Amino acid sequence: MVQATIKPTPAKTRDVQVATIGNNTQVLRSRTWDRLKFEIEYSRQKGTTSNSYLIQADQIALIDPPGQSFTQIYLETLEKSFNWHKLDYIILQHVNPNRLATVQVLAGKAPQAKIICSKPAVNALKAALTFPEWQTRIQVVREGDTLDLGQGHQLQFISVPTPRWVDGFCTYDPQSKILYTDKFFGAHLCDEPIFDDNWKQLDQDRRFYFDCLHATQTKQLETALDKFTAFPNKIYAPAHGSLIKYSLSRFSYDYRQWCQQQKAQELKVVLLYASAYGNTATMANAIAQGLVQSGVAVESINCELASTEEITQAIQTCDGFIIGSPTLGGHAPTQIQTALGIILANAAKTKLAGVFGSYGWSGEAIDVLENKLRDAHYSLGFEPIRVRFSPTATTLEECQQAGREFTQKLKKTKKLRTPKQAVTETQIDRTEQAVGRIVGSLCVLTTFHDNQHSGVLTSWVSQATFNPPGLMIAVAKEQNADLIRNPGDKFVLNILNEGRNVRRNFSYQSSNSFNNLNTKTASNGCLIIEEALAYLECTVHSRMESGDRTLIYAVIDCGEVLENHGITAIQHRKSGSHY
Ligand SMILES: Cc1cc2nc3c(=O)[nH]c(=O)nc-3n(C[C@H](O)[C@H](O)[C@H](O)COP(=O)(O)O)c2cc1C
Repeated sequence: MVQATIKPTPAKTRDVQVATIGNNTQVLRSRTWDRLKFEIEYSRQKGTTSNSYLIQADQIALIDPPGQSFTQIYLETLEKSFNWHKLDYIILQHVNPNRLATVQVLAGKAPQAKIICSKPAVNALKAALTFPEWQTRIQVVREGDTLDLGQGHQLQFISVPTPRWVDGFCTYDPQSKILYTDKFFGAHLCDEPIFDDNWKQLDQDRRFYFDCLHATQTKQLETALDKFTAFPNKIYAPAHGSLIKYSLSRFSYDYRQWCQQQKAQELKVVLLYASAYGNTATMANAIAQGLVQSGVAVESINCELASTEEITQAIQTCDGFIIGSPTLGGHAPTQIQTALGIILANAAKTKLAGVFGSYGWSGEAIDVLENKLRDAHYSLGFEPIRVRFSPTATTLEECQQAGREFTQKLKKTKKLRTPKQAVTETQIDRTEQAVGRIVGSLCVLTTFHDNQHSGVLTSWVSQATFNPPGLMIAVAKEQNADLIRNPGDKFVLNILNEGRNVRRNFSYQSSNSFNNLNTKTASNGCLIIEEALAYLECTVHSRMESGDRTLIYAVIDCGEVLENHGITAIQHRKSGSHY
């Protein structure tokens, strides 16, 4: 990801830049030279423009009025050359609470104007708009619907839902050949040129915008790009930044390339969330930024939109997953409960997990997610993040940091879990290679004899019986076999923790290297290594001489898990002819 460069920008007053961009068509760019919000997408601190479009044919339509930071200056600018009573349509290519503040005023000034939106946007409008008869004024459009403004401006609507803008659609005007792309092909940058005359200098800003907004929804983005190819475009008119005229094919190519780069990442994290009021979604976006920055592919899944099959497939193919939920009425929303069920049924326990959410006062949903995942023995890549109501700049930074931390743990775990077992054609004994595929948990067996503590490394151990709990170990003579040869001999089996380098103190031959390790004495007198994942106190029950080893069957007297969230270290081998 392109890193943000923090440059102080000169303070200029906000304004609205108006320009003609096609027949009967104007852009109104509400401009700020300051950073508009604290979210990372604005962190290049180059200001931004919020682009709205006005088509004045036989009928008049206004596309995407800006958010409330610009309500006043935007309406003042429109009023200079425009009679509110002539406005026929307000087209909302996506709805957000910020924009609704302006829509509310607009709808009051132009009571005859219809509001065009997609079906998923209706509920948000219903909750927010208080003007009379809003129901009769909302006109829902679907994929392929058209709206004839006259004089050839027969607008076509293209449905492009994404996890971030579930109600998103784009609009094509065949008269001007302008595709109104809303959140696609934008950049947060405030400057004078209306068009992309200086497109070569825009690369970094465009890439940064893509990384922040689209890198986690490449699947949906590619679907949108496919749909756009059906329209003979001359201009892309996005919600932010300059309009695209000179770099149309180059920018489309860049989007394809950047999507490919995301998909080519070695590790993939699935980010599942639901969010009734947008707070958990904002946290999800910040975590996603941290993940993308640190070099993993992220698939964002808004659980309110996704099917069971989609979630299942994503969970099965990911390397790690992170799930976030608001708490509503003491619970996680049903969609999150369903997603959790899918995770518990389908995600291997070796997959790294993460939990986050926004809450108001009790936050039960976050607790439930954490407890269920811990109980199922998933390791968490960061401590669960709880944010009361809306995240602040500080909590969003924590979310990003958590994303980066998650990646580091994921990379480490992946490295540890990738067996170095490549088979080469030149290796002669394929039977040995096959035997080498038997893996065992890495343990240190400690004994106490003649006032002397000893420890040897072994991975040739497995549970042998349930009742009594018992295990079987294969030991060689040089592994102090004499000390655990006779019924009644005692030992401790320290089961090692992945990622803790305890094994370097020991070899497969006898050794006494407890240096720099924390130990305590078990009730049977042998040493417990405190850095281990768990230990078992055992008593030898019987033995069997077998080939070059002695097989010891021992009964487990007692034991304890020393680190609740660790993972058992495993010994991978190239060949069955040695350890
Ligand atoms: C209808 C309703 C019920 C809520 N119930 C709880 C609750 O039981 N416990 C709690 O901690 N917060 C509760 N909250 C607060 C939300 O969790 C909080 O507003 C949170 O920021 C919502 O996250 P979201 O924006 O991602 O939807 C409730 C909020 C609403 C509107």
